[in-house]
Amino acid sequence: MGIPFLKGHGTQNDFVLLPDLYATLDLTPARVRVLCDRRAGLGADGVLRVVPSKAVDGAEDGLWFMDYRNGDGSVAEMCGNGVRVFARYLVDAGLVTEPEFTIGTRAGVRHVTVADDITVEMGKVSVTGTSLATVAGATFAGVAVNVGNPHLVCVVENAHRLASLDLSVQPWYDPEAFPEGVNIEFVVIEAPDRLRMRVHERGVGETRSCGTGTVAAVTGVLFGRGAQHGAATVDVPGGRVRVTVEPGGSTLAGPAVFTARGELDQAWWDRLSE
Ligand SMILES: N[C@@H](CCC[C@H](N)C(=O)O)C(=O)O
Repeated sequence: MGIPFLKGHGTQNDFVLLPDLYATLDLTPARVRVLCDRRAGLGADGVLRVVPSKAVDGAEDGLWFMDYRNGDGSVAEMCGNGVRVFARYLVDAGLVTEPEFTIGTRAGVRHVTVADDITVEMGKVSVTGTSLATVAGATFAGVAVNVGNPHLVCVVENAHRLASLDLSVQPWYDPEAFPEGVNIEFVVIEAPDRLRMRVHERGVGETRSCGTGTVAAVTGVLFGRGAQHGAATVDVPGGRVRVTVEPGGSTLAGPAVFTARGELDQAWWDRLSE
């Protein structure tokens, strides 16, 4: 008997989900890196471990906790696309029985509503300053936004310029402004309520979507207009999500899809700890 897994995505930000209902898995950074490797493992942007919150220091008791890891093995506070996939799993597996419930994350408890799409209350989002990012010698001014995890939102002049950015290498950012690293969003304002975005994620590289990044993008664009509340759709390479931002909180709505389920080979998994 191997280790059960599911593979899923939210707007093509893809994850290996590991149901670890008794908190017995030893999920080391090395195992995460190989699992996420698209040749040596299953391939994904990150891993979602489903674990009871009582197994996690400091987490509110009585919840299912999303233990999220980036593909490079690092831990992150929050994942907006991942939490939708996580919520879909809890419903499909019968681990929750109502369509509305809460999930523990390192950024705090998140309330979700599961229907065809899944809506997540993403908590309070704050603008923390301004900074710069550089891509292939071109420097962009950005707004720093905290969505539980750190983001830098840079507005780009048009869709052609956005498409031309080489995000295959880490954009430069100021390490003094972001000592823990940063997710960097490049955004085109296509209409007052419609953005287009690409992202370079901390701990992963360019991904086809970043849920917390879309919330940061809408917040950063509103900040540029002197506004604190608003709503927008955000088109990413992997699809479309909807974001609302209010001074007291924000929401993210979008799809969550499973593509496969099976078992990891136990002998392969055991060897990864060597
Ligand atoms: N893809 C995620 C964000 C995952 C964490 C991020 N890479 C970080 O290190 O903060 C999302 O959908 O929000």
